[in-house]
Amino acid sequence: MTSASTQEQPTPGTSDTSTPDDTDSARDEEFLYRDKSRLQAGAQMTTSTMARRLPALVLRSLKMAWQVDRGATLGLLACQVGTGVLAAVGLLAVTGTITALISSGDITARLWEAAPRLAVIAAAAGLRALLGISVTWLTARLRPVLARAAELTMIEAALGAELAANNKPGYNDFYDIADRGAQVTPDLVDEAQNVLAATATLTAGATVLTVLHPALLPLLLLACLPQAAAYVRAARVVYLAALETSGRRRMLHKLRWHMAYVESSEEMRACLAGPFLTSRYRRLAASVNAAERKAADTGAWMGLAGAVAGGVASAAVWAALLWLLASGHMNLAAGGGAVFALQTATGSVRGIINGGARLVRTGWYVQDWQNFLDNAHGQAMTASRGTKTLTGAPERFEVRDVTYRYDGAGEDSLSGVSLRVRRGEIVALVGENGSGKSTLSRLLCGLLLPTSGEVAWDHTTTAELEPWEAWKHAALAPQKYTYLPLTLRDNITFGQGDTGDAAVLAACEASGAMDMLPGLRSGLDTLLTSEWYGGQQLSGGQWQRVVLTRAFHRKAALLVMDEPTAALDARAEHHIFTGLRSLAKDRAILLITHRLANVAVADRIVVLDQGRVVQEGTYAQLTREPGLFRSLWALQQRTGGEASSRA
Ligand SMILES: Nc1ncnc2c1ncn2[C@@H]1O[C@H](COP(=O)(O)OP(=O)(O)OP(=O)(O)O)[C@@H](O)[C@H]1O
Repeated sequence: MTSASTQEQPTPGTSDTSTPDDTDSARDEEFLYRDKSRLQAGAQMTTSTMARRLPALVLRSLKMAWQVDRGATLGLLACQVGTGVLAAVGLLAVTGTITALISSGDITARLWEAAPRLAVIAAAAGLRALLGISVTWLTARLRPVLARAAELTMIEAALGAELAANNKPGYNDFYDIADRGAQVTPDLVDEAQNVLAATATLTAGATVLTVLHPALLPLLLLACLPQAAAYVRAARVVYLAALETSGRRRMLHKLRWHMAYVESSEEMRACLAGPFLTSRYRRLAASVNAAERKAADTGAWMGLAGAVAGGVASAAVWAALLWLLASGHMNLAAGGGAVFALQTATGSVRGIINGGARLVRTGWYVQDWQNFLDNAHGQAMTASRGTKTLTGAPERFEVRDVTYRYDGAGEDSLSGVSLRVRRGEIVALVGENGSGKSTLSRLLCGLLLPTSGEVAWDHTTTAELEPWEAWKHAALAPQKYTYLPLTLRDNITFGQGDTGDAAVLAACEASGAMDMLPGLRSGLDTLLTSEWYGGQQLSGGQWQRVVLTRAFHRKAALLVMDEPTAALDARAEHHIFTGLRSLAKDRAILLITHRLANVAVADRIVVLDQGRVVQEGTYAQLTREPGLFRSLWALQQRTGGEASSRA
């Protein structure tokens, strides 16, 4: 870390932002957000490897364009080829006209002779302009749809992957980099088409040039190569810098979000997090700026070297043409045509070579998108799980001798754990922070598959079940819940089951969310956010009621509630716990809570400590016998007692 910090210092001018954390170790935080593996993978994707992969990538993008808008894709291809053909026709006509006009004879006769060609030139130019307008229109139509389709492909792949894939270190950076690839997918289609159009134009230019003199075309190709090579190298430097800074740029994005958005606005002010984070933002930004500036400088030098080499090579081509004329190898009339053909062909060759170079550059980013898809597909649930479906709602959910270790973790989060819960039963899971309760609930729901051991719903293991079908039988109110800027009804149902008033209101009744309905402008159809016009924001506890309503509305055979009343007031908490028994009539309930007095409602209590089951029994048994449960419970009792005696 120390050596890294000496390689890249914050840029001068940012030192005036010193804050209490401005120490040597704090200055190193920019190095926390780096993932070298991404950079190493990018470094392996050399220009030649990329060039080999390009045809497949272009084909993939074209296929996607075809799927999202056949008309526009076909239209664009036709326009680009048409533009190329018209350019070629125009070029042939111009070359013929120049040759006719420069040749000897009566000028009126020469003009008459050239007239049909001039008409062709005018018509070709007009049609090209029309095609150009069509290309702009079709591109504008296709680009956003194609980018959205690439994004959706990523989202579907991410949703289809095992939950465990999300927990892998670097996964989010991978996603971010791939997202950039999704945005430039339309460029790949554009650039491929431009290369196609330039190739069509060049065919005519090349024919003319080769007829005039066979050496001209190879010379022309040589003249364009140095610039294209420089372009690719410069683009690669920028690409590698983007990979290298991806973690830090993502952190900048997060900081921006937290500093400006409503959800963290209180802590930004009252905890003085604003100045602290702004200072950190400046330092990180300075480090990213430095990396990007270095890449830009290197790219500019490479571009300059390419331009000089290209200029020298172009001068050589023109010198060769002059020499051909001066030495009598080419007459003046042919020379006139050659000048025009050379200019047009130079444009086409540049179009092809630079277009090819741009294709390679875009290919790197799109390859990142493809890599993400391959990776997500490699961890797809369809690959790791079976396709069995349940004939009805399961009766029994069982964890058998399960061990679980998160990817990248040094030790198991659960070891040799067994637990069983039947419909009609409430099982409470308790234990200190980090003891493995949430992890065990994820395994019981089939969200994670065990590292060893098995989780069975009736007689089928979660590894054998088709997950999306299985989850129709599970409802989860997680500890970290999701609330979306949707209406209350949508936040509860997520578009599933009976979305009618009666069913939704019954779930509201069970969760205690009914109380808050009179305060909502449009009842169930109130938009729950203050970020959009007309929306209404809920309090923390009100949101927790919504999350519980969501779980109750699903009427699933398995109901898992992780800290379901942490944000609720005493009345609301009482409402939930007194209603649990009636909910458990046709459900198996797993309840995770730190409020140990509440677990009296459970039929059985399972106590976890450091990933192992250390106690199991009823409330009456566990409050009597010595052990972890009784000591935690006694502490809570004592705290409550002390508080009431002070009062
Ligand atoms: N996504 C994850 N990736 C890696 N490790 C994790 C992840 N989630 C949890 N862990 C680790 O697994 C262990 C158990 O965590 P878990 O969240 O299951 O505990 P818990 O008992 O629910 O804690 P709490 O009472 O604080 O909610 C902890 O050591 C934690 O660091």
